[in-house]
Amino acid sequence: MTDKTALLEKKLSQAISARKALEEAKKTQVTMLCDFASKLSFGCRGQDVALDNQLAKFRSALSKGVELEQLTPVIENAIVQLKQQENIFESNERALKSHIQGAGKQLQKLKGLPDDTRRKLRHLLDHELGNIKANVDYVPLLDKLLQFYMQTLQAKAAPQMSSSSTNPELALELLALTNELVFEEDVSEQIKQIKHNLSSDDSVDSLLENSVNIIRIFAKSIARERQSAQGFLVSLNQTLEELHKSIVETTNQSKSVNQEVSALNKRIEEKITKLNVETQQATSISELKQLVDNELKELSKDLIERENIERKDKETLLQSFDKINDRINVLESKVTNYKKRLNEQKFKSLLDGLTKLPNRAAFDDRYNQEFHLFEVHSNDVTLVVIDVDHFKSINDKYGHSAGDKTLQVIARALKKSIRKADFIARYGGEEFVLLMPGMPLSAAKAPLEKIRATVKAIPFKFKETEVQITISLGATQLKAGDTTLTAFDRADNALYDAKNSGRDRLCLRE
Ligand SMILES: Nc1nc2c(ncn2[C@@H]2O[C@H](COP(=O)(O)OP(=O)(O)OP(=O)(O)O)[C@@H](O)[C@H]2O)c(=O)[nH]1
Repeated sequence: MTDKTALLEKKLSQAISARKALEEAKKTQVTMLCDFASKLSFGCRGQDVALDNQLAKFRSALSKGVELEQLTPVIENAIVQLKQQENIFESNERALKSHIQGAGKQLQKLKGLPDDTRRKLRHLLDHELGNIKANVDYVPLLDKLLQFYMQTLQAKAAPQMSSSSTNPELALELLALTNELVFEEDVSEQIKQIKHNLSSDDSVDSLLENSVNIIRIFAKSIARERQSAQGFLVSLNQTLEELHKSIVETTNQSKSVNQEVSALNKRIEEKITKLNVETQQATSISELKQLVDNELKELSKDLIERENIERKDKETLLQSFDKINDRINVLESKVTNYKKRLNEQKFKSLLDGLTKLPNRAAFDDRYNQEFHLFEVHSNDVTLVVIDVDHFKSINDKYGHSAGDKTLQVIARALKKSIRKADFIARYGGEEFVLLMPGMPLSAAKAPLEKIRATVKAIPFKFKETEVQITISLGATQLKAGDTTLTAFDRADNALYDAKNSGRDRLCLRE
């Protein structure tokens, strides 16, 4: 009997440690899943507002340490959201197709177009644009480009036009449109060349040539962008669906195993109670021995069965977690790559990371372009250098992050205060530059004073202290004989005047 009891004890302790190991494995896998899910939801931020909200719920559910079962509805909603995203993509495609068809019909109606031009446009509409699938943001821009092209064609087809006729308004319009577009870095040289052509040659022929080239480059980058965004969403969707399935399977399986185990536990308990009652009633040692022997054999069988059930449960669980693991690894690297690409895109679009204004490189590009236009057309262009006063003391007194926040708020205020035609950039540190095409210096004074007053009126509050922040501005106008450097130096000297005469003011240099 001692041997039997020892065996029983051993089986019991084995069963307990198997259960513990199983629970540990489950816990580790759930933690890993939660960790991945929050990374994933951060990775997808910014794709779409509704999807963002869904994933934020997912993150919050995970951070509260919920059971797998409770995640199911959250994942289901995220899947619905992703499906809607795909539907949006599809409806964008339909919209773009109908715009292209519209342009095709317009082309048929257009009379007096040279054959070669007509062929070129047909090819663009049927082949180059026919195959692209656009993202929602690009449809209006592409549409504008198409309309522009049709407008230029109409101008060309007009009976009084000769091949050397010029149209400066259309050239400026196309240049402004091109400035709105973001291109991949590998085509930046081509785009630079096109912008250069547009600012120096406004013949209708050159306009047609340049607009076709822009549409081609733009169409290619949309196709690339969309392929990668759509691919990412589809694979995210698939993986979420697979995760969902695995979680439901795992949860269902755990439920049925739990039911089996508790039925077995109940049987074991009943047997022990029965054994207890019977041993009380036994009248002889041999009867007692026989009783205990028989019951122990039964109990032992039950325990072995329980151990088997739990071992099988553990194996199945581990297998399904392995499956989830593999999917997670693949997707994690996809999310990382996608984020990297988006960041690169941001870099390529020449935006300043902190203020989201164009950065210095973007300014240089635009400044050169405006300068070139000025040389050709002698139009009025005002150049302004803006600097935050005593900015160092904000960092020193309230910390660097208060300084960062200040720059963001000022950048937003500046952006809101300027005209659509103006161009503002963060030049570096606490310095901004503003280009105002079509604006003589004398007329710029009033709007610049207004900008100064707007920034001064922003109610900054740091560490419970209200702080007034001011800016100094130096402005000049491009003039004949200038180089980009001499004009910039003049604006900088005007800023120096403003700083030296007490700050919080605008100084002009003719
Ligand atoms: N928080 C923060 N500080 C920056 C950033 N870029 C530059 N700065 C700080 O801006 C400060 C500029 O200081 P200064 O050039 O001495 O000029 P100022 O204190 O603004 O004084 P005045 O221009 O003479 O009115 C420096 O302390 C820089 O460290 C940034 O991105 N974030």
